Amino acid sequence: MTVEVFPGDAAEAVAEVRARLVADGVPAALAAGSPALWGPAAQPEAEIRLGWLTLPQTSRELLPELAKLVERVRAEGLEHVVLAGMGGSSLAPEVICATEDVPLTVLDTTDPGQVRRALADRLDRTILVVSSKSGGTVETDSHRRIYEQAFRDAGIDPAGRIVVVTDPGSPLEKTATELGYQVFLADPNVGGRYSALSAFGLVPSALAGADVTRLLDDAAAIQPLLGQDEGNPGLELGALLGGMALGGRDKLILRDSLSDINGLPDWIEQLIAESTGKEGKGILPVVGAEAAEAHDQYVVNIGAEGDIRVEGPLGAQFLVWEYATAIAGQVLGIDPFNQPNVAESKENTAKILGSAPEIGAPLLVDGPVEVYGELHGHPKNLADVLTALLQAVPAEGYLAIMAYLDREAAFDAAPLGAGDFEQTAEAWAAADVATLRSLLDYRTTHAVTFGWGPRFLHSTGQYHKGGPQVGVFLQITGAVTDDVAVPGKPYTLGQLQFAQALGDIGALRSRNRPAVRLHLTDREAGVAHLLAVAEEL
Ligand SMILES: O=P(O)(O)OC[C@H]1O[C@H](O)[C@H](O)[C@@H](O)[C@@H]1O
Repeated sequence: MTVEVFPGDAAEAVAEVRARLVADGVPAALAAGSPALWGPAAQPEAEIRLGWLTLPQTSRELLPELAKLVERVRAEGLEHVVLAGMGGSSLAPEVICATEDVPLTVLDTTDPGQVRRALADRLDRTILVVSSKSGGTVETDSHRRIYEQAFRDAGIDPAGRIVVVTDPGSPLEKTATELGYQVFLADPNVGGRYSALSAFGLVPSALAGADVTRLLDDAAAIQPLLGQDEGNPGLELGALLGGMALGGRDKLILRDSLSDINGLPDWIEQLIAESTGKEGKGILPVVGAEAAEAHDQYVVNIGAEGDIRVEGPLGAQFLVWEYATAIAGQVLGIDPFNQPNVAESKENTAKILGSAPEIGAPLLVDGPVEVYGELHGHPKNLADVLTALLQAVPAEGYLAIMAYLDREAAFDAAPLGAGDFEQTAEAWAAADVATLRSLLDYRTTHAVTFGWGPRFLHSTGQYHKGGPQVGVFLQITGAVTDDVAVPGKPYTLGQLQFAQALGDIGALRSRNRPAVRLHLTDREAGVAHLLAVAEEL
């Protein structure tokens, strides 16, 4: 694996950072697992968070049991692998499976429509992996309950269909053992976003058909370089990330369009945003943008194209980005292993679920779109609202779009294989709320990000609340027509999804950042109207 770095006008700053890291012995100390690199306050956490450095060896212990499980699942004809897991418990398997082109259905949503879609797909041949490090994540717990009920309703014993990945001693381990599920225990000394090469990355990927031994081999091959001062791709990349941010270039545009690796930017996004976005500092990853348009942005490419690029196989990429993020944390003076602000939105959500939410009257209604929030300039319609939000972005700021909707709804716009692929893709883009990112990006030089709620809460959500206070937030929610009950809980998925949106916007507003919620009273018409208005701005 090589990492080629052409830092352009930041070369001096990056070289300085690199020289300081080498002089301080940081590369070798990190490779050896020293927990003291991030200061005394971070040391207790670092002492139990550096297990990822040796996963290319320690994870091999899992392989025999995993091979047996794969064999059983194949023999029983369970061909539909569904993974319920949030953030670090699903982002790596998603990239691994997309890169190897093996099918995996990822459930990291509370959208009732998206969950219904998964449930309706080959339930009789489904194996569900429930992955949660803490074992207490509400989305994952809900998915488990919903699938248990669905299996029972279909006369299927859930014990043969549910496999659990969790940390030893978690409440999920206890429940799973009681219910007779097969449990894979992960290394507790590895944080969620550093867990790609642990049981969290490997179990669902192997079930889906990926070659996980090769992943570990590719990571192992790069390991010896990580202790070196020269020819160390993790050091080069870490000095780049840290040096750029210190020099004011803290928006990292991640591109993988010409790469053999499919979707790594989404995984990197969580790793970097959650690891660095705290104490008013941080690096904002931007996925989906074409090019850097302002002095606070730069582009890193995955694969062989581009000025700044990271080349190499996926297993090695995981380890190098983890190492580089830990280095960047040291450079920025933050603890790269905690996520101090993620809990705020979760606590708000729990409060909202326990009482009827107060919504108030909309600021305005424009067709199928209701607008909630406050904005300067007395907006009269949706176009005014979008313009006001773009104008509210301060220097070195960003606009974050967060959509609590069905991520796959746009695929209903045109069936695959009906027309030529270009037409089909155009129909999808025209029905996909994520297209709003590029439409608004086109109208500003500031960074524009897009995240699916609640998925992003476990990723950029930390940066939004803990990073520099320069974000402007556009949240999108939608009416639910066909809700899904969560067995054993007093709420439905739709209620949970809505409470998550309100909980997060409450946390953002408490920081006095501009935050507007658009509510689509008809989802399909609402998305079409929103995109049409954004196109005309
Ligand atoms: O694996 P779990 O314990 O369910 O956690 C899933 C996610 O939850 C939280 O939001 C953390 O901030 C993430 O880092 C983590 O990946």
